[in-house]
Amino acid sequence: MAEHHYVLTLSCADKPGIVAAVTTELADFGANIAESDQFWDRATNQFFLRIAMLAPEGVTLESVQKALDPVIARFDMKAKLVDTAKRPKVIIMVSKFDHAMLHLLYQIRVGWLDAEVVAIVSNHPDSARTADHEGIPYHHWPVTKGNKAEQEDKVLKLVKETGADLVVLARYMQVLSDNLSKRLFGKVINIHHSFLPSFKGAKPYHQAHARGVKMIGATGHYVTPDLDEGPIIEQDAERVSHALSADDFVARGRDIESRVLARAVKYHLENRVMIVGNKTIVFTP
Ligand SMILES: Nc1nc2c(c(=O)[nH]1)N[C@@H](CN(C=O)c1ccc(C(=O)N[C@@H](CCC(=O)O)C(=O)O)cc1)CN2
Repeated sequence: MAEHHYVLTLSCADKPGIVAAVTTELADFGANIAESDQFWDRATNQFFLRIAMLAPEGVTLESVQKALDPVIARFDMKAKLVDTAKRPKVIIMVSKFDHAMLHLLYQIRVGWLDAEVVAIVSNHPDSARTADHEGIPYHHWPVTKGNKAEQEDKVLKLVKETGADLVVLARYMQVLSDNLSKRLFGKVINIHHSFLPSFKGAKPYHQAHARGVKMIGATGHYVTPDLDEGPIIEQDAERVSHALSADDFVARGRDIESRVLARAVKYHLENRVMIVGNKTIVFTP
């Protein structure tokens, strides 16, 4: 029997009975809870819940939504219910360095990341061959001060036309305008090649090397108008020593960036991330 895999995420003011009310409705459908994670933010008295469920054949997403609506109204919840059978669509944006993009494509090929890349956009021609090899439409849109708005309109149009759920900046080295980053807030994830908040900007490894750090890292975050300031989803770091050059940092950083971005994208696409102000709650597996 073909079960349905649905994921419910919700938040509301905390009070007794929230979980009981939700799970009672799910039990009435014979839905089996595969994963359940919750967080009570005592400082704000906000409650956050993620439930991944298996619903019997014939139990539609709409019927579960309809059954939950009274509970959502009773507790004044912000809630989202998704069917994981609907494969998310992703646009990858890249400049010259393609390591993080290639790792994403590999993780999709081996099934670790469930997504469909509907387009690759770049301000350089360098990744055209990769796109051709993968059978993915490639858009070479160079960006200058004079044509930035025009090129960004093309990105918005592409998101609309492809129905993309997510835009991934896989070392895309152009600052998105306030307009674009606001319009797509929560739908654009960037990999920054430092352990934020340290070393923001275009050349973080050289900044880190000049500072004499003993750890380097990478940060996956949602994009906001403020450069490298968006809500952080995932980070990782590795030890380095005085014996390494800035170029060694760049080389060591490629692996860190690639795994951090892939994890950040996976958590987002599996509805494990909830944005709260300028921070996130991430219900990792
Ligand atoms: N609105 C935002 N746009 C982008 C963000 C972001 O956080 N908010 N992150 C960047 C990625 N990035 C660091 O992770 C980054 C990219 C580019 C630059 C930069 O100074 N670029 C120069 C041009 C550089 C070039 O042409 O090679 C510039 O745009 O003037 C800094 C940080 C992606 N976009």
